[in-house]
Formats: sequence, structure tokens, C-alpha cells
Amino acid sequence: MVMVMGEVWTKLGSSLAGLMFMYAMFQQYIPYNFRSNFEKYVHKWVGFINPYIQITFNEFVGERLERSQAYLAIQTYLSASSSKQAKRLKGDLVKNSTKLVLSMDDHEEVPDEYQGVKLWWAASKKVSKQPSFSFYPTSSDEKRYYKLTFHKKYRELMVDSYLSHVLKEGKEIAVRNRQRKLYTNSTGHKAYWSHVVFDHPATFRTLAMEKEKKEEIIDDLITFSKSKEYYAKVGKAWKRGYLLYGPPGTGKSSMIAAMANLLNYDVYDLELTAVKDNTELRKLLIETSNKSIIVIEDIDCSLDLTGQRKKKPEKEETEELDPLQKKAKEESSTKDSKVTLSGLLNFIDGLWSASGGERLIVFTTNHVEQLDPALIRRGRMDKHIELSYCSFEGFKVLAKNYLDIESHHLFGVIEQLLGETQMTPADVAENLMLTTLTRNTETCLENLILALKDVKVQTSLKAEEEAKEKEQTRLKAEKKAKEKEAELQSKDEAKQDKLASKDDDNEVNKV
Ligand SMILES: Nc1ncnc2c1ncn2[C@@H]1O[C@H](COP(=O)(O)OP(=O)(O)OP(=O)(O)O)[C@@H](O)[C@H]1O
Ligand SMILES: [Mg+2]
Repeated sequence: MVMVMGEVWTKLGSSLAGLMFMYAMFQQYIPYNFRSNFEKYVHKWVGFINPYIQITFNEFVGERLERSQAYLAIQTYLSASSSKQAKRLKGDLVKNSTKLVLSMDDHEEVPDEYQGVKLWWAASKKVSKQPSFSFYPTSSDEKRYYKLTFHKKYRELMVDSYLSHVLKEGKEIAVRNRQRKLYTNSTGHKAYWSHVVFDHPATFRTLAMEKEKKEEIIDDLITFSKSKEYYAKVGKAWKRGYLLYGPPGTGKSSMIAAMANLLNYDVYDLELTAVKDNTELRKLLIETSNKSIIVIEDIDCSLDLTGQRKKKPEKEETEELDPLQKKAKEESSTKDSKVTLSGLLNFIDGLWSASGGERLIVFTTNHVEQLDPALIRRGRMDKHIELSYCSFEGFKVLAKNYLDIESHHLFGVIEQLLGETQMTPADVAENLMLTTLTRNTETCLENLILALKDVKVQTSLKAEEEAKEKEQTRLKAEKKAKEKEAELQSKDEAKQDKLASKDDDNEVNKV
């Protein structure tokens, strides 16, 4: 048997060698014109008897050899189905993806079915023999492509409907597998974004706030993310500004994480104090991708809103200085010259946002009243959201999250206390954390009640103290006013006495 197999291989080998030899002779000695005509007819003839149509999708397209979007979408689409059917697979961590993507290996073929029609996908590569001096060495040497084969009677169905189905599916799978990132701008002599994986667990479900308000925000966000055509129609850049304000620990940062999780966006946490000037700010912002949230936390602290307006007179001053002094002054001012309000406003309104789109800009602050009205006017910050102290409704969300309860006999007391005091959701949550095994739901709630009572006592003490202080300042002011009045009165009396004595003297002189 081994002998027989050996013989077969030898025969096959020699006939293959013969064929190769003939082909080489054909290529070498037959004139090019004749050869290309011959090949053309062979193709025509094969096309005539072959009932199948083939479409090729190359990996790189165009002169600049950009990666074809269609190729990538097909790759993702096939990775979902081919991993079940193909026998030889390639595993790779695709950029921006959370999962290991399995795609079929070269020369592998997988069948697919669409509306009852069978078709085949094959992965293959062309190896170019020409020496190339391209910037992309691998791409020009090996050109990968996918080949779709189907029967010619289904041409319309395939071209009109199946291919768009593949592209749509592929893009959707890519979005689902997308690894979200949290970017921060780094300090240094060059501004750049560095990133880590964004993996914050906060969602709108876990956020303690009134149901209606929450639903309104979710609706607003979803409407925004689906409004590409609308923004294009009205001629507005596809972006939306949110201002989140409220005391510390009321969930501003948590809400940003929930927004990113809801829309599947990246987060760019912009630290304004680390940005040297407006040019650098612009550079950073141009580098942001779409489908992202640009966050500036504590905007009142990071931007010296009052300082920026005083810059002008300084400029005039420098004109009188000699050149050396002027340079020194300029250097020192550029060192601490940070982003200006107008620079920031330009970024919000500006033309930069026209590129790409689908960006949310979120500012947070603890002191909304201190912000420059120009910064927060409607149109710049489209939606103002106040995050406030914990309400009973908010507490119920936290109780469900932390203790898995929806009702309890202590809820009544808590509701009353929450109505009388001001406690942030962060503090309420802290009390609801099951820290040791001995603590149970009841103890947690009792602790919260104690903490609430404590806050209540402290607030009333504080209020009393404030009232006392107020009374004291009022008394002081009253005393001062009285003293002043008395002083004025005595001055007046002295004046009148003087006048009276003058009159007496005149009388005496007359006599
Ligand atoms: N509304 C809320 N719902 C659920 N958890 C909350 C809420 N507010 C605060 N917390 C909890 O408190 C912690 C701190 O909240 P967060 O950082 O969001 O507050 P913040 O408003 O951003 O505060 P700051 O103004 O100090 O930045 C969070 O980790 C979260 O667990
Ligand atoms: Mg915060």
C-alpha cells in the first residue's frame, strides 16, 4: 500500500512538474499580446460555463492604502459565524476590542445562508512579486482579500440586500466588542492624551435620583445619539453640552460614568490646569475621537474666570518696558498663562467640533452661582442638571442596590428624617454598605437613622449658631449706628452753642 501511494505521489509530482514546465515555456516564448488574448478568452469561456459570481473585497484600498472599511466589517461579521464553521482559524486581539477575535485563516472557506440562499466566503491573499519600496511593506507584498461566491441568479438579492446586511451586522458587532477608554491629558512639555481601560460600574439604574428626572436625562441622551440626520439638517455640529452641579458627593462623577456606559462612549477627562494655553487646548480637542464625552470637572476651580479679564492693562504696561524686561515678563506670564475663558468658549462653540461629531461636553461644578454666565448660557450648555441631597426616592434606589430591599418597617422613619435633613447620596450609601458579616439590613438602616439624626442635630445647632451670629452682628451694627447718631448730635449741639455765644457777644457789643 505504501508502495502504491509512493508511486502515485511520484507520478503526480512528475506530471505537475511537466505542467509547470509547459506553463513557464508558455510564459516565456509566447508573445505577450497573444498570451493576454488567450487569457482573456479563457476567462470568458470559464465565465460562460460557470454559473457563479465572485466579488472580491481587498483589505487595502486607494492610493494611500487605507484599510478598507468594508473589509473590516466583513472580517468582524465573519469572525462571529466563521469561528463555528471554519476549521483553521487565526486569533488576534483587534484594536479597540475587548475580545479575542477569531477570523478564518488564509484559503479557508465558510458557507453562509441568507434568506434561504447559500453562498460562500473565502479568505485569501495575493503575493506580489514586484519589489516595492512602499511605506507599508506587508500590505504591498501580501494583499489579503475576501471572496464572496454565489449563484448568478441571486445577483440582485446579494448586491442589494445581503451585502448591506453584512456591513451593518459587522459594524454592530464591532461596536458591541468595543473597548471603551478613559483618557486623561498628561502634563509635560507636549500635550497628549494617555488612556486606561474605562471600566466604571455606575449605570443609571444604580444612580440615586428621582425616577422622572432620570428618565428625562436618559431620553435626552438617547435622542442625541440618534440625531445625526437632525443635526445635519438644522446645520448644527453634532454635540451637546451638559452642566452638572450640586454639592460634593451627590453623584456628578457617577452620572458621567453612567452616561458613558449608556451610550458606549469613550471618556476624555480634561484637566484644564495642566493645559498650557489655548493652542494646546485646541490640539488636545482635535485629537478626541467621536462617540466620546469630554469632561471638565470642577470648572470653577480649573479656570480663573475673573483673572482672565484683567489681562489687557498688563499688555499696555509692557509696552513701556525695555526689550529685555519685556521678554522676561512675557516668559513669566506664558508660564502661568492658562486657558482663557474665550479659548474655552471657542472650543465649545467652535469649528473644531464640526469634524466628526457625536460628542458630549460635560462640566461639573459645586458652585454654579460663581460661573460666568457666558459659559453656561443655553446653546453652550444645553442642559443644566442639578444633583442634590438624597431624597426618599433616591434612598430607595440605594437600598435596592446595597441591601436588595424594596421596603422595610424603618423606611417610614427614614423618609421623615430625609425630609428634614440634608444628606448626600454618598453619605447615605456609606451607611448602607454591609461592611462585616455581623451587620445585617436592620443594623444598616438603624445606623443610617442615627447618622440622619446626628446630621439633624448638627444642622439645628449650626442654624442656632448662625442665628446667634446674625443677631450679634445686627446688635453691633445697631450700637454703631446709635453711637454715630449720638456723636453727630453732640457735634450739632456744640455748633449751636457756639452760634448762641456769638449772638450774645454781638448783643453786648451793640449795647
Ligand atoms: N446619586 C448617587 N447615586 C448613587 N451613588 C451615589 C450618588 N451620589 C454619590 N454616590 C456615591 O458616592 C460616591 C461619590 O460620588 P461622586 O464622586 O459621583 O460625587 P460627585 O458629585 O462627583 O462629588 P464631587 O463634587 O466631590 O466630585 C460614588 O462613588 C457613589 O458610590
Ligand atoms: Mg466628582
